[in-house]
Amino acid sequence: MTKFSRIGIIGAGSMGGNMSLLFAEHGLQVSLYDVKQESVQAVIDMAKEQDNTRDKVTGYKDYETFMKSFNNDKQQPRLLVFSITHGHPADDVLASIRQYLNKGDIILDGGNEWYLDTERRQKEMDKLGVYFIGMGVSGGYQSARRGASLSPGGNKDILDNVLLPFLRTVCAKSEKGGECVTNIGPAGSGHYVKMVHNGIEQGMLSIVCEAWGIFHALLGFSEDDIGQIFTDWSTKSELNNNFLIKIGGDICTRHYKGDDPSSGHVLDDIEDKVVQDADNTEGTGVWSLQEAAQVHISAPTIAAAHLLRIASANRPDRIEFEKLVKLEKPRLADVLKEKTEEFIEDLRGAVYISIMASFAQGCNLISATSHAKKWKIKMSEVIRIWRAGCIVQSDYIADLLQPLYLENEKANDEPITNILLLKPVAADIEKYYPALKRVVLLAIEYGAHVPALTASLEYFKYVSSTELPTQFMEAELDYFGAHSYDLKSEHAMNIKKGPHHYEWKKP
Ligand SMILES: NC(=O)C1=CN([C@@H]2O[C@H](COP(=O)(O)OP(=O)(O)OC[C@H]3O[C@@H](n4cnc5c(N)ncnc54)[C@H](OP(=O)(O)O)[C@@H]3O)[C@@H](O)[C@H]2O)C=CC1
Ligand SMILES: O=C(CO)[C@H](O)[C@H](O)COP(=O)(O)O
Repeated sequence: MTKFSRIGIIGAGSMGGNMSLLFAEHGLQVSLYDVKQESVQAVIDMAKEQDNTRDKVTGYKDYETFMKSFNNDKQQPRLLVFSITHGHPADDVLASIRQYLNKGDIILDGGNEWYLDTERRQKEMDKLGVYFIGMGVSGGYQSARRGASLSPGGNKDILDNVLLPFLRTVCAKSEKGGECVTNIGPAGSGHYVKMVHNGIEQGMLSIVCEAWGIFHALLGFSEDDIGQIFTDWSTKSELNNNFLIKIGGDICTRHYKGDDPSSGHVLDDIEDKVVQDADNTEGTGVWSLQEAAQVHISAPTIAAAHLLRIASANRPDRIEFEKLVKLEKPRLADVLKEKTEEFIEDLRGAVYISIMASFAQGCNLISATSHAKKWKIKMSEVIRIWRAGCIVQSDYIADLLQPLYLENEKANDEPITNILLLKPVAADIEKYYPALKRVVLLAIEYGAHVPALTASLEYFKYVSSTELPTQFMEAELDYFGAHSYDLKSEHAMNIKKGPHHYEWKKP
């Protein structure tokens, strides 16, 4: 078995820097390179602070000395990890290190990358006999330091026999699911799964922030009260150990000076702009949407969340438009005074099934693409590796989905393509749908911003209905475009255009 004693990392930012320290802590020598030399120095300085990382991280200023820092015994593969911005940087780095690569070397791209770019690089590196593995690393910089949830995809032999034994030692570990790493599948499947993880994450982020907005505006709760409720939610039932709810509790109660309330809440000073999607630093949200539309998966929760973020980034236009129109602002809902507890319970249920909507859209997207590309992704494994170290971590949902996927995989049945059709999932949606509806109605009445909650409500409504108004849309399409339709009386069950056309316009 290959045992790595040295690892090369390109990219010393918040993820690469922390992974360097983690690998050093596990006894590896780390060769570190970044175009930004001050980032490399910062990691070396941090490494010096701990006995078990001291002298284990060495920085390099050029690719030649960086690549030669490995023991160049060609019998031993070298392991290089990329943790850089997506897009052209990986191509630039590959062009720079190409001349120093040996047959058998392994490149593990741990950035968030568009999976088709990963597949292109895999083919390019194949020609050199170099293995290029696209790996999702989830959990942010803190998990990068402690151990993240890892979704590698690429060459099966290298993954199973060389990389997984190593990655198992450095990944996050969960009580119920063990090591949060698995061989996702071939080609760009690892980066694909990470992309969808971020799509689900995006939906969840919106749902949680909308709940915060409702507490704030409609109930007039203080940050500390909201923090207490989030913390309480994250310790039990359907939101048990939900990472974003849990950190929501911390965020709401964080004062500038420890627990001193007079020092003010950090949260109160934060502007309402999310710019990742507007400055192109992150692509996973928009890629998820693109993919959902491309493979015909309805993903309105993820879409609504993304579009809110885009609008939030453009604060200048919002300021101008606010001057032009006098629309309502979120305000206190006096009607809630008598039934505050009931409403909080409604909101908890609404948040839970909206998060389930986000999961459904993401999981169904992975299943559809896995089927189309014959990747054979085991969804039970995806849910298992999302049990710790990652942002979508949610114990109840994992407890619900993992055994159902596993049972299906073991029975070798047709893969589950739509988790909404699983009876326990459907039962929860039926149970909490009325709560989601009450929350959305009240939120709209009192001017709160609820795009992802509303989208989730409508999603459940339309995917469970057989009497959609699209009957009329179909007629209009046929009127102007002869797009043709199915007849109710024929009960067509295929996903194909119907054969009928009517000449609607009177002669
Ligand atoms: N932050 C997070 O929570 C997570 C991030 N990721 C992904 O991990 C990757 C790294 O993220 P993060 O650490 O946050 O990003 P950072 O911006 O903190 O670090 C990336 C580093 O890579 C450097 N870099 C860019 N281009 C090159 C290049 N051509 N050669 C060498 N170095 C280069 C950057 O330098 P410069 O600034 O000068 O461009 C920067 O120092 C990204 O793909 C990100 O999407 C994945 C999971 C979580
Ligand atoms: O990858 C991540 C977590 O899993 C990062 O946190 C990422 O910054 C969030 O992505 P985006 O801004 O695209 O939503």
